Amino acid sequence: MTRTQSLRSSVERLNGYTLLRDPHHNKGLAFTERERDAHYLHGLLPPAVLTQELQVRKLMHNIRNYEVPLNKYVAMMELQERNERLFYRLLIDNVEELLPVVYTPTVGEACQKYGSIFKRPQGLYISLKEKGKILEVLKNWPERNIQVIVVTDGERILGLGDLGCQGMGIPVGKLALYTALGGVRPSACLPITIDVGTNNQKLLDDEFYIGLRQTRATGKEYSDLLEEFMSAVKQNYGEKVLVQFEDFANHNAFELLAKYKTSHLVFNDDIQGTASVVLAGLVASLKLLGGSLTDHTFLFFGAGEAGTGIAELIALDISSKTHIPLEEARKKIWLVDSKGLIVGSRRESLQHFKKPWAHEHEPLSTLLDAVNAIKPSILIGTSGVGQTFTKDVVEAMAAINKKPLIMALSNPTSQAECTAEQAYTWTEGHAIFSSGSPFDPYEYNGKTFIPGQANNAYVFPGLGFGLVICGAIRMHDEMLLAASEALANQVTEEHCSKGMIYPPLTNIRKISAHIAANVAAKAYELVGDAVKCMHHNMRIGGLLTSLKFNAKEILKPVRLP
Ligand SMILES: O=C([O-])CC(=O)C(=O)O
Ligand SMILES: [Mg+2]
Repeated sequence: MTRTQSLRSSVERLNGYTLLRDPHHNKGLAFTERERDAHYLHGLLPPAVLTQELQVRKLMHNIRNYEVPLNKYVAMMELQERNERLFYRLLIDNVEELLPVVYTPTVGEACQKYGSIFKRPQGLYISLKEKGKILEVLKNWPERNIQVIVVTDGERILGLGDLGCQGMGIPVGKLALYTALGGVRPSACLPITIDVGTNNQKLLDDEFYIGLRQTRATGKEYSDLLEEFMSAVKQNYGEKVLVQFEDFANHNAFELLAKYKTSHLVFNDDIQGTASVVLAGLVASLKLLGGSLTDHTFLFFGAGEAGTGIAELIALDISSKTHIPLEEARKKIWLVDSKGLIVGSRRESLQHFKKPWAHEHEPLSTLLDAVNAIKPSILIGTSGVGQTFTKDVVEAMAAINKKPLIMALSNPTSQAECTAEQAYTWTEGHAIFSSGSPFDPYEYNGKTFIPGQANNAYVFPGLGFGLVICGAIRMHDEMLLAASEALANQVTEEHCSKGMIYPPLTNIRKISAHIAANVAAKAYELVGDAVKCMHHNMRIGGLLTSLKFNAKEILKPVRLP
């Protein structure tokens, strides 16, 4: 018997007590009388039969009764481990309320305390101890048909720094959104944490720490382990498995993406997913600000993965729409890092991913000086450091612009560059504000402002789903632009009139379907282009005409022959 057959027959045999303890199939009190007959469940459940709707109401009531967000998180994780379909029903039906529980900001706190709340492993741990055996470790995972892997090495968890092996909360949370927001089957999702040690001394000293008790492996030892991992993934799951890199530290994030983007289907959510979402918000904001992106000047605070990733996608978009060279487009975009404005005189000492942003200007050491000198219309925080958009900085933005666009993207909420309240009050209600972690609507002078959540969660589930259903084997920047365009198209005049530059998250599944459709259509277009070049366009031409996507059709998986 093959492994798949034996797994299938073990599912078929699930009955009685075992069935109730299998989170993928357990329905708890929602098992009907017929199901209770067929699966030997009588007596194992109390007599009442509840509808799933009633179960949702009960669970939401329980969760709302917890005041501490971490308790809500634990309750949700326990539900996921007990009754998966109810967990997703809850999340899908209450996305605005539960996203902050299973995702940022609460997931950040959960990772910080993962050692003490850890009950059952929810993903695969690959540590230096598994060196040479990674393929075998992958085979220990019970599911074979994996479509999406989210992997972290825990070195830069949100804006919270190195959380080592406890970063597992992030891939688990991201993949929950792949299902709830994007529609990927839960069994096709695999969360992975690569443990090469941690430089977080507090964790190393913590008796409950769950990871390797050593400082981080670097250099060849690190890259060899990742190389073994990436080839094992391809060998075990094929070319079409999507690997999403998440919360790696800058140096590794850029290197891994550059190294594997030509041989694997990979994308880095922090560099590329965030960029796609932010670009969508910027394009949508033009409905409020007028003009086109070329008419704006952008200033970033933070020049790491998110900052340089967003900056590059903006430049790419400007360049592709206006046909000005990329180098020219970049000149509208300025970045400030911990040493001040990135300028030509610093070029030699800059890390390679910052070099394209070293424009000619006198050196300036503070963000406030940079705002006053560059006079940006758009200020974007990607520093990972909270409260860095001070009152002076925000007031300077308001003095320069009628409607300053301010994005405080760092996560979780504690690391946001400023709060929604600060942005609105310091600009006397003139700011258009978005943040990475959610803020409640804020009332100022009798008007309610709704802050947007410029978080990559708007894009990665739809982008990933799009890549998976069209059978793509490589990710291209054009697909990021396609995802971004689809998201921006979901922002209506009505949203804009409320100051919103993102559509409400309530409609996220529909939004994801549009994104997936646009990404898949772009993938086919690119394949079409490539094949045309090789004079084989007949077969692909037929495919293209058969793929007049709409949001409903895209939910049915489509396969390239
Ligand atoms: O997880 C989030 O909320 C967004 C993200 O990727 C990060 O901050 O690293
Ligand atoms: Mg991230």
